[in-house]
Amino acid sequence: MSTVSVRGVHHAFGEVRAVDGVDLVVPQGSLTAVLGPSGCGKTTLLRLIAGFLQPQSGTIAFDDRVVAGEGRSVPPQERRVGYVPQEGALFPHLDVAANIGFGLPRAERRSDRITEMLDLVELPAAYASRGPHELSGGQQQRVALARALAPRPSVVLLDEPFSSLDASLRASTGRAVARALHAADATAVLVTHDQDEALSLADQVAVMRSGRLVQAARPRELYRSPGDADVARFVGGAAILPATVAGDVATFALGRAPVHGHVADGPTQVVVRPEQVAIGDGGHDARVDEVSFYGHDAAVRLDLLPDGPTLVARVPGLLAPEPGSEVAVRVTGEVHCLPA
Ligand SMILES: Nc1ncnc2c1ncn2[C@@H]1O[C@H](COP(=O)(O)OP(=O)(O)OP(=O)(O)O)[C@@H](O)[C@H]1O
Repeated sequence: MSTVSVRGVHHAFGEVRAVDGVDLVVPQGSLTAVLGPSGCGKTTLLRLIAGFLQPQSGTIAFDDRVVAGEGRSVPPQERRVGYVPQEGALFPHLDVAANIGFGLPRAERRSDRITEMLDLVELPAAYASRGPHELSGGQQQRVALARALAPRPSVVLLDEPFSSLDASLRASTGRAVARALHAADATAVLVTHDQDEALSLADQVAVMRSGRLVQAARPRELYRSPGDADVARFVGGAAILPATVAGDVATFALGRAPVHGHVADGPTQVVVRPEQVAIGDGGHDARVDEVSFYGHDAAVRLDLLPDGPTLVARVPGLLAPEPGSEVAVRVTGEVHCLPA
């Protein structure tokens, strides 16, 4: 498996700058999720890495081998890339073994490699003779991954591979796929618009917006220290409130809180996560505007009294207050600061 290095890559479709000067390193043996809203350029970036599209400037290298740019364009089949698309990737007329063996040399097609791949994606060896229609959607995606990994590719690219699955199958398939990728020591790029999927599965999350890569970081770092207000709101949700810092303590509409990292004294903005907003036990008065109940927890929309701002608190579901009631709120833990 290879380290993937994307340097200054541009690709426009006419006026649309689908990928606009992207720099990204995916270290060997790790999983990077490319996260962003619809149309931000995720699939275009993946297709550039695969070799289905050519960058108009910039370079893409697998280890120190340039595969695109500097006047070179290595065709997809010579890049040794495994590709897992959204769905429908399996050949319906071939059984599981033949699907997995599809990209292997003839001698290996009925070998232990098939059983090894089934084991890797946590499917029983007996599934080898099943047809794709005899598998659930999640099992089909695992077979698609097994097929992508079987020829020992340099890089595995996954384009929203769980988007056709329902919520619970999506989570369990995602975990199984991430385990299989790690077990194979695969270098992988996963495209998703689902922040939970990106944060829970990836070693690194690269956030894209309008063709640009705005931040790439480990999941905890991205959540704790978003680079700007849009990343903060997009990844995990947040209220961004004006504040003043003095001696590592921020003062803002909800009261005072220690700041994360070193921040110079003066005006700033604080990022307040929903789980940092505590209801009850004194604090600032607020009116409950709306409650979204999810069972294990609830999102409570609050208007600070007398005239805002609006915040969201995430509280245990059964402790959520009623809409229209008045409560006291305060902030817990450290807050992250952004430039004012
Ligand atoms: N073949 C094409 N011809 C013209 N424009 C294209 C083409 N492919 C993509 N685009 C445009 O480039 C931009 C980025 O598209 P892309 O498919 O990379 O986004 P995405 O983030 O993967 O979106 P989604 O999550 O909806 O799949 C969009 O504005 C899209 O309309």
